[in-house]
Amino acid sequence: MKILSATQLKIVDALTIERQHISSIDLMERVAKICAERICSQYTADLPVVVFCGMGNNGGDGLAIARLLSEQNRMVQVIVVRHTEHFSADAQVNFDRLPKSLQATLITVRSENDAGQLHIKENTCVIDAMLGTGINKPVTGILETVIHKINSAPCTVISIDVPSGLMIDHSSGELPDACVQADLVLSLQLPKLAYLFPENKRIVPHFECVDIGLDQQALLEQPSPYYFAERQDIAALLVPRNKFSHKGTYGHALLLAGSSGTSGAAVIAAEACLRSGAGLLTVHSTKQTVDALSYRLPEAMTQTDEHDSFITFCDDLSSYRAIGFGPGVGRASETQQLLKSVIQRFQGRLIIDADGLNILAENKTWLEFLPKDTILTPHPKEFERLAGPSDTHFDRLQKARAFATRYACILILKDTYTHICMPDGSVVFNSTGNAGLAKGGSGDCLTGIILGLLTRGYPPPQAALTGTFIHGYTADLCAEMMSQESILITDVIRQLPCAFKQLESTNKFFRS
Ligand SMILES: NC(=O)C1=CN([C@@H]2O[C@H](COP(=O)(O)OP(=O)(O)OC[C@H]3O[C@@H](n4cnc5c(N)ncnc54)[C@H](O)[C@@H]3O)[C@@H](O)[C@H]2O)[C@@H](O)CC1
Ligand SMILES: Nc1ncnc2c1ncn2[C@@H]1O[C@H](COP(=O)(O)OP(=O)(O)O)[C@@H](O)[C@H]1O
Ligand SMILES: [K+]
Repeated sequence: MKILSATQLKIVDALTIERQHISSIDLMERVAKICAERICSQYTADLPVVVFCGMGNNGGDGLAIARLLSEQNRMVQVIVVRHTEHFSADAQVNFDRLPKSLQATLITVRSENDAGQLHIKENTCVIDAMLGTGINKPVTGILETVIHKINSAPCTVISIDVPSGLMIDHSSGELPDACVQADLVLSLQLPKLAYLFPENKRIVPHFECVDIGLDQQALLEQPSPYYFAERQDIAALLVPRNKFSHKGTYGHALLLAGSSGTSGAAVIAAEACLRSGAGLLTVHSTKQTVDALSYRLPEAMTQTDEHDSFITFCDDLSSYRAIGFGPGVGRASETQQLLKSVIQRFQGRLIIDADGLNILAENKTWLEFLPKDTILTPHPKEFERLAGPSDTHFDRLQKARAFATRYACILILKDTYTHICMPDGSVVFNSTGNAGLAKGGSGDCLTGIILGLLTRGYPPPQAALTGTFIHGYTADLCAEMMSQESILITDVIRQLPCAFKQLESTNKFFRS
């Protein structure tokens, strides 16, 4: 699904009203109904709800939600924060529609003094509907005071569409002073760019996109470089194995990985590769790694390097469809020369990770010679070594986009919402994965999965998207069965078959 800006969302809103022949007040009612249902499904009826409403359409959503919740016999109180003189037209209609019972208990915050006197009781559910996508400057004044009150109250906070105070199209680099810290954000239709930046994790720890039925064609028409990967998009990329195939059909992978003390990285990447569809895998590594592999993964073929501690040379590359370079290789000068020679000699599909990236960072001129659509998988520190520091995550994202375009490569910038930056400047944010992956070896596993998919025949963009999604999806399957604390990357690899199976089940080509 696309990620659109506040301005674009306004346009889609207007086009939906025009094309669906629906009035804006009825669209607001639709939004409110969906949000009220979601709130009712999350919280039991005995939890009191306090709805903070602003003066714009976000406030209008809040006023309608309050009415609908009270119709469900929920204990509801409405607080209107008068940060402007007049309600928007639709908010005014919903204000007038408030039932008498809600009007009787309504609190209006008109001044700093009113705001200072607010008291939010323990164990309430606060619905934050003060500001949405219409925010046009940092929040000050009575809104700021109310926001501080909400943030310091021991209550649960659900923000409608946007945590009030947050600018959705870019990141500030630091937490905005006045911004609601939500427990859950019900994001209308689409995610917002700002939700995907780590610096906003306290403001948006969780968001859910609620489908409010905006016009699909209008959504398609809005140009955007940003996408959010959804399960059905990725499942549709999967290709079944051919009944009349043989191992040669699915290609031969070469993994250049491991050095003294880091054999595990090679073993992890190798196993993940073979569990992601490659027909054949050869691992070229040190003797110690080769010994470990022969024991752990008899399916892999091996070549032992002349050097005992690191890899230095690999003869013929012509029979490989894809090469993975980097997990645990170290940075010895001979290993650096090996990467140089791979870049010079190999014209197939290439993925470079870990120390491979650090070697590139020390030899930036080699970047110009990467085979087209080479996949690079840096974590933030590795990316900083490659492209320099960034002030904010938004800046880092723009740097990553420019990098992918300049070197015609696919840059997978690993993070909670991993950014997959394509050479054409587009970015897909991955939606899967959890903190159980925040452990050594997770990146090696990702490299192995993508290497397997490249070898299997997926074009690099598809391999990057599918591999990143499945890596996180498999970790999410593990997290359903075990604590994130205890997940080992070998657990993730063992669940890969189930993850593929689940994703295949929603792809029509696997069902026929
Ligand atoms: N996207 C959609 O299709 C839909 C959006 N709706 C709602 O409409 C919202 C957007 O509504 P609006 O455009 O009216 O915008 P908001 O409700 O976010 O607020 C706009 C008002 O706040 C004022 N304002 C902006 N920044 C301020 C600040 N820092 N301090 C004080 N006042 C400030 C503006 O001058 C304006 O009066 C969405 O977030 C969503 O909740 C739904 O009602 C209908 C469908
Ligand atoms: N909190 C998290 N949520 C989702 N994914 C995570 C989280 N922490 C780590 N990951 C994922 O785990 C992987 C870690 O990669 P990396 O740092 O290279 O690990 P290593 O070098 O130890 O193998 C990345 O794919 C990253 O996106
Ligand atoms: K809000």
